[in-house]
Amino acid sequence: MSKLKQILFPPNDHKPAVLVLSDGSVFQGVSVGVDGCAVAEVVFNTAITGYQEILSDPSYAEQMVTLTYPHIGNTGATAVDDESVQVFAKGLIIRDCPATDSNWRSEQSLRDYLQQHQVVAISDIDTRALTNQLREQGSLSGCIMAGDIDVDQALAKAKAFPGLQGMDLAKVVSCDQPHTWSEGTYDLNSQQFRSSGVQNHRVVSYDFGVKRNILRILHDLGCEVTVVPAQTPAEEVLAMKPDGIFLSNGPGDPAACDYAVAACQQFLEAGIPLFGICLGHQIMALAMGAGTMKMKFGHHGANHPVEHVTEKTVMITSQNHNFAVADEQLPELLEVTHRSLFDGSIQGIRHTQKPAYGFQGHPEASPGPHEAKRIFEPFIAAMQQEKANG
Ligand SMILES: NC(=O)CC[C@H](N)C(=O)O
Repeated sequence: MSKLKQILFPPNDHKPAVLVLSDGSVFQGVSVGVDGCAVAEVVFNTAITGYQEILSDPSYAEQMVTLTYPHIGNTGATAVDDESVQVFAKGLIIRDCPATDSNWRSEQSLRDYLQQHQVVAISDIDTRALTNQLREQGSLSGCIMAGDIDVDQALAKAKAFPGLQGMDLAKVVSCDQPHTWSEGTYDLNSQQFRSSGVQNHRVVSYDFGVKRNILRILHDLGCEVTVVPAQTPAEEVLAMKPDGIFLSNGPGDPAACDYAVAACQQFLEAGIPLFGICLGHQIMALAMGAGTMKMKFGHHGANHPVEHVTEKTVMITSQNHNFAVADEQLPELLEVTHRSLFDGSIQGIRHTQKPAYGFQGHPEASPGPHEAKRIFEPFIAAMQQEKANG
């Protein structure tokens, strides 16, 4: 199709779609993805950029996301920007999908990307009203139907969705086999992934749904990374004699990942340097004896201010979580290092007697903000210290 024709007559532009929420709300719109039906928890994300990274973040399994920024698709899609092997978000809900994209790196349009990854998506709905509703009522289950539409059936499906509480999704999205990771972050100038010459630390990374850019940062920081499946027993990992262990981000309820909590307890006992991001941070808190809870609508965005409690410094962070470490009955040995300046919730922890650190936000945010990258430093320093101690 010529570019002009594409602009005037974008594919699928008039195919109807509907989003039905479990409380009976109906949003009528236009399909911009494949025909079909998607059922999941609906969350809103306030990031202006990064729709492709959001869609391919495994932490969005069993969720569909509405983006508050109104124009989604302007910069197209570029394969190397995917955060994992596939799209994990169940569906996409947007205000407007432009008929054409403009970006020197774009390889395909968002519509084509959604087709390729078989994603059900709806546009032309009032995402501002939807977001207000989710903020007032909290996250709700929903169903997007595109193609053959039956609103009653969509409502029944939305109502039947069991919710994320108690769902263990880490083992579902994890890799099957251990493998090594040896690729650094992307260099825009050379258009290649960096390759770090020196690998000082041997790190085992649990894959609970790990984002590629976290592994890339570990590589940049001089870590030789072995990625292992979510249910790998602690003994197997300890037998690999790593310098440090990383617990990744991932979807679902941390409290349902009992095997990971048990493994983490063994690592804490062994005193091996530990670092957890998002789900990994929550699992570490559970292993220390803290609790976790489901938030009303979670944190999903790219401009969340987080304060370092003692330093009184503030970082702008990227966030994607629905659960959080509970403030009630925190164990003595857990120190809260960071808090959200939006709602005061716990954003960072450390063990007072062991080299173990957790951070709720995403220091690998791509695209940006990158100032939370500092959060890797205590983990790297702990591995260096252990080596120095012999
Ligand atoms: N990005 C993540 O790791 C999310 C962690 C967890 N599934 C939550 O929703 O809170």
